[in-house]
Amino acid sequence: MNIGLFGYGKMGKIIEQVAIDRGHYIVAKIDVDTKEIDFSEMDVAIDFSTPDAAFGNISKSLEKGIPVISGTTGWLDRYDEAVKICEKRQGAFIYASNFSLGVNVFFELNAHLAKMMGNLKEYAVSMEEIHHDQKLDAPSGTAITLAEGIMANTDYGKWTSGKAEKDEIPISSKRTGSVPGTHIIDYSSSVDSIEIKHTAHNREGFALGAVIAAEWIVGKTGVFDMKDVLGL
Ligand SMILES: NC(=O)C1=CN([C@@H]2O[C@H](COP(=O)(O)OP(=O)(O)OC[C@H]3O[C@@H](n4cnc5c(N)ncnc54)[C@H](O)[C@@H]3O)[C@@H](O)[C@H]2O)C=CC1
Ligand SMILES: O=C(O)C1=N[C@H](C(=O)O)C[C@H](O)C1
Repeated sequence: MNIGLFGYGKMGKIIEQVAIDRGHYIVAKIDVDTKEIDFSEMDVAIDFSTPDAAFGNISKSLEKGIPVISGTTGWLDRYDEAVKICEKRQGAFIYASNFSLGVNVFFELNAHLAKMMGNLKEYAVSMEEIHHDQKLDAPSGTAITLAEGIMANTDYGKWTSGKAEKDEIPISSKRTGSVPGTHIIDYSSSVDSIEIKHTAHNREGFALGAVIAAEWIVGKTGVFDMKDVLGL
């Protein structure tokens, strides 16, 4: 498979290594200073760029008929537009806030726990996410997906990074050192607490998931997510 990498930073470089190890070819590396993009050899585009750049990379690729995998976070105000372009061009597109197998299992665990905790009004939920100090967006895309999973299964209606009202899920974001990504969900009452936690030890799980998604999407039409890829 011939892959075009959009964003050749921390993730782009690891994805290159994982893709080559799985027998694929990197036919383009597009970064902030790329003047012209050659789509002619690409079977699939993988975008791990920046919140400002992601929509442009995704829409250009879809317009050229190239299936797109995007892991960039912090651009989702334009997600519906990207879906429309994909549908209009009969293309193929996956966005996931987190491509790792472990976090996708954690998403399921989070939804299941929220279903059980939804009626237990003595417990209040809160979330903490910890990442490296170069991260541009907060809260993390993964934290937002986790909050959406809680909202879908409880009476919580919103999440907030500030002081939470009764029906809001407070998310606290910490930026320190080179932490690849840690997410903690806590349900606390006056008598006890229940906590679930996912810790990424490095970025390889994200990269492997993105390459597996790219292998899966080639030849398909539609807008998908990691549940489709992993059959969860
Ligand atoms: N969904 C997931 O599983 C994961 C998502 N991420 C997300 O992926 C994104 C990238 O993360 P990192 O590689 O750690 O960041 P990074 O800062 O190391 O790399 C981003 C790269 O994008 C480049 N870039 C800027 N403008 C561009 C443009 N117009 N076109 C192409 N490239 C451009 C930057 O120059 C930089 O090299 C972030 O949004 C991060 O939150 C990161 C890890 C896992
Ligand atoms: O920027 C990162 O590094 C990460 N970003 C994603 C997010 O915002 O959730 C996924 C992972 O946590 C690493």
